[in-house]
Amino acid sequence: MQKTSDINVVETRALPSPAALLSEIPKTESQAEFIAKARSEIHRLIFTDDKRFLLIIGPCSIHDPEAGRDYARRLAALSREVSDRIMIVMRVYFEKPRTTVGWKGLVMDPHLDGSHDIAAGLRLGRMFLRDVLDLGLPTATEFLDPITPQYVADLVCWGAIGARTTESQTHRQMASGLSMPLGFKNGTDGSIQTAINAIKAAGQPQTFLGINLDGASSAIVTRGNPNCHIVLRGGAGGPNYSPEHIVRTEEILAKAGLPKSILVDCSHDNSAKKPELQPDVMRALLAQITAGNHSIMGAMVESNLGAGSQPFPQPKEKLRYGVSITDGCIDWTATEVMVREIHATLAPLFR
Ligand SMILES: O=C[C@H](O)[C@H](O)COP(=O)(O)O
Ligand SMILES: C=C(OP(=O)(O)O)C(=O)O
Repeated sequence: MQKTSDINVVETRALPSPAALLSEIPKTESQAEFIAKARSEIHRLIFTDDKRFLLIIGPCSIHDPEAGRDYARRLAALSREVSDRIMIVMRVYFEKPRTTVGWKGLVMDPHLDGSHDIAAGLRLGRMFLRDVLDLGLPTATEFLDPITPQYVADLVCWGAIGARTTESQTHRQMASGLSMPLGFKNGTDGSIQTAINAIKAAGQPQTFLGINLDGASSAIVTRGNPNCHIVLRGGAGGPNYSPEHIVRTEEILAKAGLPKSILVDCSHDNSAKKPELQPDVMRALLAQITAGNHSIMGAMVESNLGAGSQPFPQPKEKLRYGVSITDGCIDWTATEVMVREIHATLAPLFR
């Protein structure tokens, strides 16, 4: 018979079921309690008058788990120092959406060599998330592939849907079933409405195709996730964190009947993809907050051990330790300075 399917498929590799991976790399009772507590604390910071600042910070992507652990240990110590005014959540990003093509993250290509050993990537991802939680740091990640959450979402405290997928029905449906607070980025074109529509869709019950814990194709029926909010990340027209942009976003949220809760991504188009500008963006946000703004409840920053980024692909042995292979980041020294500055600047609000 004439072949009519799989004409462009080279190979189909079976993966362990989510249940198998969860039992191979289980979470402990204390991790489960920590995750539940962190999620409800994040919820409080986003949706109530809690004055503490939510800071989602860490590498653009984790490509070297050892350097990632080194970063997490330093962040955990810094987090303890400032926890009275700042809740620090570590960016643990394993799935990278690409504008065209490129390395798609540790889950998709953990050996950094194009072998795409997804089973190893999922294992490494789960182990890394557990290590971060054990340091007392809540975890944040972007959910990109709609199958991945079954393998890792139980270890994630805050989730993001990225600018490239906020408009996608698949991602809005997936978000409607996720258990943690979740931020939708504005579109890459700068559209706020795309994120508003996403928050509304994800808040509703949905039924969609997915896999169950045994890996069987299933209709997933959700309740809707009421804990979704907007993340402003700038867009094709430039940054969108100025007081005028914030007021405009507050108006759009109010018109849509949504809480005025805004998280600002200091990176991406808010810093013209120049990582060293992120502290300036942060200062501009702090100025708005100390002047009385109540809608900006937190920020996101891309930070790593070393500054900037390095070209990839290149031989693994030649990679510089602790330097991003995706978007550029601020280095550890700049990170410490910035976090202490946030802490000091917010002091008057806590008197
Ligand atoms: O944050 C990450 C990047 O901005 C995003 O994955 C797109 O990257 P790319 O434009 O280099 O593909
Ligand atoms: C990909 C990211 O951001 P955005 O979706 O805003 O481009 C990110 O935060 O890693």
